[in-house]
Amino acid sequence: MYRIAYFGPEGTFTEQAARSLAGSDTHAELVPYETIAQAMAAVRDGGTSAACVPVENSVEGPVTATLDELAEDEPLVATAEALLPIHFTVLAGRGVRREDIGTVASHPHALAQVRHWLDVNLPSARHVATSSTAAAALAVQQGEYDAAVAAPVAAERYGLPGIATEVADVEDARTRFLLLTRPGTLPEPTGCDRTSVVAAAANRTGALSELLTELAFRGINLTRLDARPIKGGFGEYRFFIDFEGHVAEPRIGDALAALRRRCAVRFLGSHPRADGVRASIQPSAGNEDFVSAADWVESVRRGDTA
Ligand SMILES: O=C(O)C(=O)Cc1ccccc1
Repeated sequence: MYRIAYFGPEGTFTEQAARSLAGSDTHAELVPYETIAQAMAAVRDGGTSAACVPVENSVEGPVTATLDELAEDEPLVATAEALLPIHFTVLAGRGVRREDIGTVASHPHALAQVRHWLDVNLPSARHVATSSTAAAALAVQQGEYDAAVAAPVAAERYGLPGIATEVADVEDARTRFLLLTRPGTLPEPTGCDRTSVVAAAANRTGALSELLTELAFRGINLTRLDARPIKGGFGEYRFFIDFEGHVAEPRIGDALAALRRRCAVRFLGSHPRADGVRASIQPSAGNEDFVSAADWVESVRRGDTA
């Protein structure tokens, strides 16, 4: 049985992402965990084979709990990703009239994505942050809060009436989720891949730009850059860098080696992009260019050519 931990409880968007990533694997068992850290710990301690967690959304940006957990403890790598369109259902407690709603609960990223709707439709309700959208639905079911902003599936899962559906301030909001495993066999390159690293750039002028220049210099397109403070090191940051390409490619391997020469780098995975965007390769920066250039250097070293 292939067990996949996911950021729960049941009824979260992450559960939906885990189901889509598990696909037709009927042997996959999905196991909910209350926090992102617990879901990732389940993989690290061998309780599950993988974990599905949210990593960024198009409105609020990075899910910082995921980034911070990826940088700490035993390494985990992303082997797949899912990209879900996100719209919410506003659930009310049984018997709670709309005009009596005094509290509305949800994950902070959810509250942020419906802030305008809440201001217009539930202007006097107090917003309460919960660990996840489904945790908010559970709390409403238990009578702790009057309403929750949740995933559409939570209405049926928690038996709560929806007072509004298809709620989203930004029409095409999307959230990206990762399937994380312990380091092992990499997915095959597809030409439409993403590689992720976290780098502890030196705390000096130009350190980050030098890392980014190593990528730009090789014609490698960034897809994400986030800075996260290093706990305890005030003013010191880790940089989460995603870019097009797969570590198996000579051009990407060359770039990763260059980053690694400059600072401590943790590889966070190479995997197919859910959006299917093909890597844009600059002239003279293709894999065959790196291979033929390396071949030429070897022939010079053998004295075969100059
Ligand atoms: O809380 C959930 O349902 C999650 O899976 C995290 C989340 C929260 C808000 C938008 C997308 C994902």
